[in-house]
Amino acid sequence: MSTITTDKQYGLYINGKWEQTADMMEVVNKYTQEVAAHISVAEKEHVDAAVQGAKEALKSPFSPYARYEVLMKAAQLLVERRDEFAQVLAVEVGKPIRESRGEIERAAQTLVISAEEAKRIHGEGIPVESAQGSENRMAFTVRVPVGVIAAITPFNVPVNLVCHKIGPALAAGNSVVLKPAEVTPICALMLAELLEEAGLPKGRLQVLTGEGATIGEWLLENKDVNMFTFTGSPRVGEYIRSKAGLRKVALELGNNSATIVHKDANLEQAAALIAQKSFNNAGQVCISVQRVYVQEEIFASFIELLKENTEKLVVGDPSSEATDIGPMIRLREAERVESWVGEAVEQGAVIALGGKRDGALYEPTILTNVHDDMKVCRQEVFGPVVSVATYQEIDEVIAKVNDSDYGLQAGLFTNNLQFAMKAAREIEVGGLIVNDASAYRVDHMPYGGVKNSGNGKEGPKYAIEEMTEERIIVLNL
Ligand SMILES: NC(=O)c1ccc[n+]([C@@H]2O[C@H](COP(=O)([O-])OP(=O)(O)OC[C@H]3O[C@@H](n4cnc5c(N)ncnc54)[C@H](O)[C@@H]3O)[C@@H](O)[C@H]2O)c1
Ligand SMILES: O=C[C@H](O)CS(=O)(=O)O
Repeated sequence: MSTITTDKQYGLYINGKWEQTADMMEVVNKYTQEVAAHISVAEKEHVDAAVQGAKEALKSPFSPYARYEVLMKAAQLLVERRDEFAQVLAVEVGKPIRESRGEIERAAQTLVISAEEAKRIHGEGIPVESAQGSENRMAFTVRVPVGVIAAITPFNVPVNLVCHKIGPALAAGNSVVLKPAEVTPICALMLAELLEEAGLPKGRLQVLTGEGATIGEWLLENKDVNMFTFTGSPRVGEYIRSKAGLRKVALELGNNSATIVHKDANLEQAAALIAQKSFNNAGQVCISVQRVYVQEEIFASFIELLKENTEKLVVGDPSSEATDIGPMIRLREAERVESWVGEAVEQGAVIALGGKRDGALYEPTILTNVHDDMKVCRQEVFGPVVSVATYQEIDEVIAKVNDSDYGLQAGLFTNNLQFAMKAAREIEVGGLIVNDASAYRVDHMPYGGVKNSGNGKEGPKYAIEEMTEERIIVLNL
């Protein structure tokens, strides 16, 4: 099995073989900035070979029960190797080791849920006989795999989000060509090794590493790819949709998640959960709390509690058990966050806590006196910065939450059932989390956004619907 403690050279995974290229790319340790590994850089011929192999693999039978067995075995192997995978995450993402272990445990669950779903894919009876002239007919639907799925994944959750693509795709009987993020590709390659060991038939999974834009372009040009499933930035997502033509596209994109704290809420609970869920993975989580709206009369007490909870967070080496917040993915991302905070302060924002950068480490930062048109509110920060503003009326705060290009998830702390149900109807998001912050997800729930946050749902059951076609069979009896 792989290890990242030495500078290992990784190949591409094409048709069940590891193929190292002459051109290699560095993967760095995000905390020390030392080179941790080298990955192969795929050329067009590799992309075409991978797609061709994925297409060929569809011709060999892979029954639902066999898919179940492979995915269950892969989940078991992942649990056994949790610590090894977590150490790699701490190196290649800079994710704190405790949080990294949590991601591996969730990823194993995602594989288990996908395995279970492999046995439940079904169509339905359609009462065609109720149409005049069709009295002698019967009909039912079946769900068939879409074929070859290109899965393109982001840097921030590189094991679980890969499992959210390959788990359901394989469970539904497809082949997958995976292109993981170039800055965090190692765990994806380790997952391919693990799936091979679990008995995945040759060709069902191909892994291509290298530059996202070039590999993405070659995948888009290849008409044997039947579907694109993408998680990442709205800019790239929109590009993929514009080039995919009539093929299926599922997009899981960004957000500037809001969480409301109403005056009747449990303030201690709200402050503790918001402190935790604004800064996980240094804020590089798509549902990370970014905008907090607090009802005016409780603002002062809430800010004190939020500061108290946030001050306890330890920033530093992700391999240390004590660390809560590691480095951002790149120095330039930490510099961008620093400049957005600086710009907000020039526009009148106040730094209530944090606001300092040390290399790629950025302190957990709380801003007050913000307005909705500052970059830190309007755009996706994707860093450890939370902005807290006030509101008076329920209609006003719902309008503020909805005044966003995004709509992935939102949080609402209240004990007012009427408010909760009004928010459920009126807040424009894929998911509303009541009495928790926006960043709540378990892996079997439907998950996905509206507006610029994307379309299509993840969660294995829902992803399988996207990754299969419904076919109707009509019997003339
Ligand atoms: N909604 C969700 O479930 C979810 C989950 C995690 C991250 N995200 C979003 O992802 C973003 C951060 O991730 P990122 O920086 O890795 O995103 P990104 O869009 O820069 O990269 C994502 C993937 O796309 C590839 N890519 C880059 N250019 C491409 C192109 N032209 N064609 C095809 N592929 C291309 C990259 O190599 C990478 O594998 C944030 O916006 C975040 O909100 C969303
Ligand atoms: O970054 C966004 C992720 O989808 C959130 S989670 O890791 O799946 O909870």
